[in-house]
Amino acid sequence: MVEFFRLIKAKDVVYECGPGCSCGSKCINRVSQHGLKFQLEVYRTKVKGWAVRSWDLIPAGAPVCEYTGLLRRNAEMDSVHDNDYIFDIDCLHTMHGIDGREKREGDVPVTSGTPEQVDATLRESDTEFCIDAGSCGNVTRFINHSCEPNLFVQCILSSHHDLRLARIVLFAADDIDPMTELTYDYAYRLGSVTDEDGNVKELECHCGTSECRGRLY
Ligand SMILES: C[S@@+](CC[C@H](N)C(=O)[O-])C[C@H]1O[C@@H](n2cnc3c(N)ncnc32)[C@H](O)[C@@H]1O
Repeated sequence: MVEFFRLIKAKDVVYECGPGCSCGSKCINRVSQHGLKFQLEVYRTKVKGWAVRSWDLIPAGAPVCEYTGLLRRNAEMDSVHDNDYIFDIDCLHTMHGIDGREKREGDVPVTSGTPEQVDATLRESDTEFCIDAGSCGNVTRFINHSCEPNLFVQCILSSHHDLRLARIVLFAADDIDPMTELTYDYAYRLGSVTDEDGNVKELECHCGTSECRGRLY
């Protein structure tokens, strides 16, 4: 049986120990730093292209995998329209529960003003950085969206405290039986994806759950 610590609930942001701490690699505050613990398989689906499942049972709260790729500025990506493997590092949006994100528990004061002012400011502000897994990455890039997902996205800071550059780690939201497709909520804001001419793009969702919202974006 694999031993690991679990994250019971999604948080605003998780601060882990890192290279600047005097503790070692066995410190319990390094939950997401132990690499892949489950045997993950990339397989082909009928309508969603590639997908990912686990050969092992994944217990609720377990860290599953980290979204890796090239760190890029979003401004660089404005001219790229056919890359399905970009993850915007949008911790602030997640923390404030805007733009399709579920609001998180937490009391980290990151922006000042009334909740309405903060929401308005963030809604207008684009995320600055993204992780581009188009040309390099790991198995995480093949995990599909679901409107009723079994993984949740957690922003983690370990080697610095810059929220714009947080690590993105996926944790199990429930116990996940072997061979069940792994999914997380991409949380696109409808109308936010456009083509090179600025026309809004739409993509039908095939998650097949009773909670399906119909479109990814
Ligand atoms: C990060 S990739 C996931 C892996 C992808 N299925 C593949 O074959 O490489 C994201 C793309 O997968 C497809 N996809 C993911 N979730 C989907 C869903 N629920 N319904 C339809 N297509 C989905 C869309 O084409 C989306 O742009």
